[in-house]
Amino acid sequence: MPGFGGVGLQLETPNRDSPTRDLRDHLPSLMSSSYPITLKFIDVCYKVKIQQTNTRGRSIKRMFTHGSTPSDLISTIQEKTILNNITGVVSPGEILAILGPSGSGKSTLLNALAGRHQQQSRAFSGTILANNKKSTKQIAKRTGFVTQDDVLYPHLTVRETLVFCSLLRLPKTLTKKDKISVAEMVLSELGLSKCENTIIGNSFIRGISGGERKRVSIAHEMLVNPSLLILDEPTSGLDSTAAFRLVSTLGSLAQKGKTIVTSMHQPSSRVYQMFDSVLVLSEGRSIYFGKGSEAMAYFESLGFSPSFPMNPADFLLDLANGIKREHLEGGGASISPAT
Ligand SMILES: Nc1ncnc2c1ncn2[C@@H]1O[C@H](COP(=O)(O)OP(=O)(O)OP(=O)(O)O)[C@@H](O)[C@H]1O
Repeated sequence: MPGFGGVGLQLETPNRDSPTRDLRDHLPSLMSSSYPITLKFIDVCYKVKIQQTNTRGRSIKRMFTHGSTPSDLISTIQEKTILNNITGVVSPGEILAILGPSGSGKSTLLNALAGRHQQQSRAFSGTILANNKKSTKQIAKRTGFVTQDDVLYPHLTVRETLVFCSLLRLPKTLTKKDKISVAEMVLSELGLSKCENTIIGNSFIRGISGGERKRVSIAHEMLVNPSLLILDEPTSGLDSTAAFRLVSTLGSLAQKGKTIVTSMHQPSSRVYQMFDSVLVLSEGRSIYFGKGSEAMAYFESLGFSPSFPMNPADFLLDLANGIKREHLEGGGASISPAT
């Protein structure tokens, strides 16, 4: 294995009684947020132009067999609205969950919130404010983004991965020893100590589990102590226990003053209960934004309630998918107007 020799790193196995503990005292508190961020997003829209080619009524087969000329094809540009006037707010200490079916716009919204659409400003409109001000470089530096598809080096161990990133990402003002200590603190805060010497691995090389891998991705972002942590589907591929553990970890980060925004496909009911607020997207529109605990009552007031007790997240997803009673007859849950 290549290891770190090439970049001049010495990775000693940590000695529990030595330097790390002392360094904790003089390093800035890593897990607490020194710069709390309240994130507001108002009327966020995202539109893309899609080129559609029309065959002027000729069948594709005929065009292949008889050949086609450019005049047979008409190209039209159509505008597709991916996000339509999405508004919400999330404060330090809170977890905002963005729920919705596949293709409803969750990742697009997260990218917008993380300031990743700013370059293509014609497609994006709306206002995103951090502490009531337009995002600055300072805010961008304080934002961590955990993508759906993490890119980790498969041959490195968990500890090597975090130490390597720590040395690359932390400011020059910290010594090498301090940077290694930061990596070790994150490692233990994210519950990765047990697998610190296991390699990351990939589909060909056996390595850490899916849940541990997600934790490494989060740890990777935690190294720079972000105040705002945005996560795209951090529980995808995890069983419900591992998903619960991971969201519990997010909960404890929120308790330390971080602002957490996460998208989630199918949270279990106990995971759902950990969300402070939820935003439900359906085809790019917001059908609910508010406290997670009040979502069921809100839809009941509109005349929709499940006919038997069910996971609120499943109920909201059914609504976002536009599932009505008639589509569910004969099985599954039925969402019926409340009597
Ligand atoms: N640049 C683009 N051009 C065309 N269509 C796009 C573009 N970006 C996103 N889309 C479409 O917008 C919709 C929303 O995509 P997005 O990835 O945000 O959905 P999602 O809710 O995160 O889905 P999933 O849960 O499957 O990841 C999808 O139908 C996608 O194909």
